[in-house]
Amino acid sequence: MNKRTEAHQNSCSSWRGANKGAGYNCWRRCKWKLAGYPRNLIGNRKFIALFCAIILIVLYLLSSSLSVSRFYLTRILLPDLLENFELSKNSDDLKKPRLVWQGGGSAMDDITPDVDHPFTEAPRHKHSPPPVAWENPSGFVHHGGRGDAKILVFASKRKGSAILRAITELLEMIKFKFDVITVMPGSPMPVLTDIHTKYKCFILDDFKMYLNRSASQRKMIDNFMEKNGIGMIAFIVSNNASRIGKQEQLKGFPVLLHNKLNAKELRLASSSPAGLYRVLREGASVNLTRRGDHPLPVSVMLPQHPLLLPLVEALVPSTSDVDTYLPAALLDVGRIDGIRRVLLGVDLSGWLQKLLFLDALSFLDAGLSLPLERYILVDVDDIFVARSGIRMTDHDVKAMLESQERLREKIPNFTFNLGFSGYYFLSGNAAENLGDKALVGNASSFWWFGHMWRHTQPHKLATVDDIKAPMLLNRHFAKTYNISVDTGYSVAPHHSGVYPVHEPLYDAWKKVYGIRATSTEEYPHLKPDRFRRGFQYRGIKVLPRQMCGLFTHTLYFESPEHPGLKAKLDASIDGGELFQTIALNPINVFMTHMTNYGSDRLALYVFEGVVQALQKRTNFILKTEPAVQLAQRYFDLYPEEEEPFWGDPCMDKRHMEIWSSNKTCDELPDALVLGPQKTGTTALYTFLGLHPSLQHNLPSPTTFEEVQFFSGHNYFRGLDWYLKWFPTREPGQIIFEKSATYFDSEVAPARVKALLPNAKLVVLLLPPERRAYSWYQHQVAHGAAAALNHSFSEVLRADLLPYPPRGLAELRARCLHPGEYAVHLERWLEHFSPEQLLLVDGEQLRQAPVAVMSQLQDFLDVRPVVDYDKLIRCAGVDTISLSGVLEYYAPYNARLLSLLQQLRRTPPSWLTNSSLDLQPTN
Ligand SMILES: Nc1ncnc2c1ncn2[C@@H]1O[C@H](COP(=O)(O)OS(=O)(=O)O)[C@@H](OP(=O)(O)O)[C@H]1O
Repeated sequence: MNKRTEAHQNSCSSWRGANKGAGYNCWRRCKWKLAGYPRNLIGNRKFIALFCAIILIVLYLLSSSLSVSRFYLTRILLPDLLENFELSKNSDDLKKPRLVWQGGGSAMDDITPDVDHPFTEAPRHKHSPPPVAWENPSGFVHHGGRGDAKILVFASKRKGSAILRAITELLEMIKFKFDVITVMPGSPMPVLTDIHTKYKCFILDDFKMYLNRSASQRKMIDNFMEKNGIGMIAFIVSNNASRIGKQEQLKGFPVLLHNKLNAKELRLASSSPAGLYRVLREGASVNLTRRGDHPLPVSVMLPQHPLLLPLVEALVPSTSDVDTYLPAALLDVGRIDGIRRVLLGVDLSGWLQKLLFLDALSFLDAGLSLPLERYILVDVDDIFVARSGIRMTDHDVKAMLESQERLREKIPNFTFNLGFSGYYFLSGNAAENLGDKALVGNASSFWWFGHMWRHTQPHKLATVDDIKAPMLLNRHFAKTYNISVDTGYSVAPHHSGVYPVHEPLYDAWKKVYGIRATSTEEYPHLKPDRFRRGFQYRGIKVLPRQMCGLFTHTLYFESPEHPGLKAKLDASIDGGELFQTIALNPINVFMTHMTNYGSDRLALYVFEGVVQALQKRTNFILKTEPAVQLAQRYFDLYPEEEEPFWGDPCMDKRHMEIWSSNKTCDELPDALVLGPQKTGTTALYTFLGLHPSLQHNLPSPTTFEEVQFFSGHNYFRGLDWYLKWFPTREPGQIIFEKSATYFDSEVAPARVKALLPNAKLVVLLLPPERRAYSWYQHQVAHGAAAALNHSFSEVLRADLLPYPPRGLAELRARCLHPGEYAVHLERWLEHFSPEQLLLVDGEQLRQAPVAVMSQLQDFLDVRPVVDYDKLIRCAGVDTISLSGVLEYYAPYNARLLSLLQQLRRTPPSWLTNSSLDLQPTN
């Protein structure tokens, strides 16, 4: 293909705090209205509700020092009152006529905020780098998640808070895409517009930053949320705890807050209606002092409204020194003021809080729910490999089969997935050899996958044949012992060659075993594990693998090498790391080793234990599947992960070790000329190539001086393919690549960021109408039918045709689209800092190339500095006459000018100079 042709949400926002002295008056002034019901019914309901509310508030106030009364309120009175109201998670139900809570007067009129948290800042500009607190260091996942963001997180501190970090990390873990707005004290609330209607949920890291808004701002937010059906999750969390909590009436919201209390236990509210929780199982609780953990600081929220449902209760000390269960999380189903809210007085540190957060998302919008199914596949690697003394005996095999049967009662068809290296068969002691025989004798009771014959790391073998040979031996072994290895799945020792990709491994796998799925912990990096994901390459689906806390050397519950291992495993199983891994990942592939099934049989203890804990505390439906089906399920769930991202193996020590002994990243380019097409990029490539210290990529027989890796199908040829385009780097040399297709590519910026995060990027900005015409002429010269059959102005007007021919529409798009400079620049700036980007005036390149080359040498910091006056000569400048396209580009150019001003860059002369020679064209 020719290089030039590749395509490229009426709220009661004003209720006054009872504890400020004017509370009773306020309640008298509050009006209740049952929107949409007949008037007489409204009257009765209104009377009952008002009466109940007054009784409630009086009792609450009297009970401020009597925790027992509060207990009765939350545990007995509130639920009884609530029986009058149907509660449903069905979103249609939530739209039914509802109580509208209206306050009299303005909260802001006579109450001074006790905490100064006004909103202030406009939404973060799309291209400004995110605060470090939630920045993804890998560069692979931009704010995680699938599709367009449905969640908007409001951050109350510019640098982020601990709770903000916990929120964003959890969203990243469950792969929900989100945006963040920082809302600082002192400036107005960002204006919510149509673009915010895409959100289903607003998450506030500090509820008070919303409560302390002025009445008008809060009304604006409330109206927007109600109108657009947006729910709210809001945190009121203390950083530290004390025995005596601080009591506070929340401003404009019917909750009496007791802050900073030490909780000894969290449990799901016993008063909650049945079926309220989705993930959490009714009765779930967590004892926070059992293992000597620090007590958890919580905010107790005493609801002063019958329609605020306690979700979670915390066991906290009361003034009378009697520990009491009080609500630390509330659900507002939207029948108070039309806005659905979950208020959390707990952080996100433990399993119960995390799962409550999942349930909160589901309460607010069914589309924000993870599936309830949890798939678990347990690989048992290194079958036969372990040294004598720590292998499985025949008793261990029997125990494994029995454990498998018990697990099957909870996970239908649960089957251990065994990976073997036949070379080591019968290499143990007498009891262990009986174990080997028991394994092959029960082969049909397990799933199997072929490993390397002698557990060799494939990346140490240079060719496909080198890798095939040992694989074939293993396959032959499997045939001899009637082991079915046609499962289409395998793993590589130490993840070798899977990622970064060792091409011969993928070839050999396909040829010997017909591999269609594998798994690794290393993509894109081992840590942080919440960013682990899958990818597909050359027909093989690579699943992310999770960790279970067992390694080849963890053999006993207690040993000098691993003191306290049993306690650690118990913690992990009982709500800790392993429990949470499964709770937050719908599809789990765990790697264990043969040694974990011998000795103290830790693997059996761990998996039976975690399954039991999950069943006790959650409503998850536990399942299993063979790896290939699981891989299909994974990419059905996360289709956006199919395309790989290639990172620089040399930026990760682990990747260096499992990539390839004879490969280097030295040749990866330092700079890229991005385009766009027809702006003089070839001339610039040539000029740069004249410099003794600048080395460009090798030419291509098909795309000439361009590699076109990041923008198109070449990307799927892999990193090795890309590296072949670069000569060996001489000392002091700077290597650059030029592909004019990169600039307007939607995918290129993220891909370049993953592989070349520090690259310097050069963009040529020619008047866009000139670029468009040049592209048209180029297509004429190449005999493109649409260009030959239509004049330039006909091409430009093609959008006016009712049914423009495909070729014509495509030509128009390729003429016009790349010249929408601001759009494309903004995309690059989402991934790269402005300092990495040089914007060259394309007109200046034509008229004063020497000056441009000085600018480039400076930007690239290349030595020696060459006097290009001696190397190139300006051969005269052509002028062309265009105006038909000016109108089209006017808004884009205005956006570009504004962007350049924000970046404090001098705009190209053509952008500010209206005296260009522009005449009407045909
Ligand atoms: N020295 C110098 N400085 C600036 N511009 C120059 C220079 N030399 C050539 N050109 C003009 O660049 C146009 C081709 O641009 P590209 O090389 O980017 O085209 S491509 O995308 O690589 O096909 C092409 O424009 P058109 O003549 O309008 O086609 C070239 O004339």
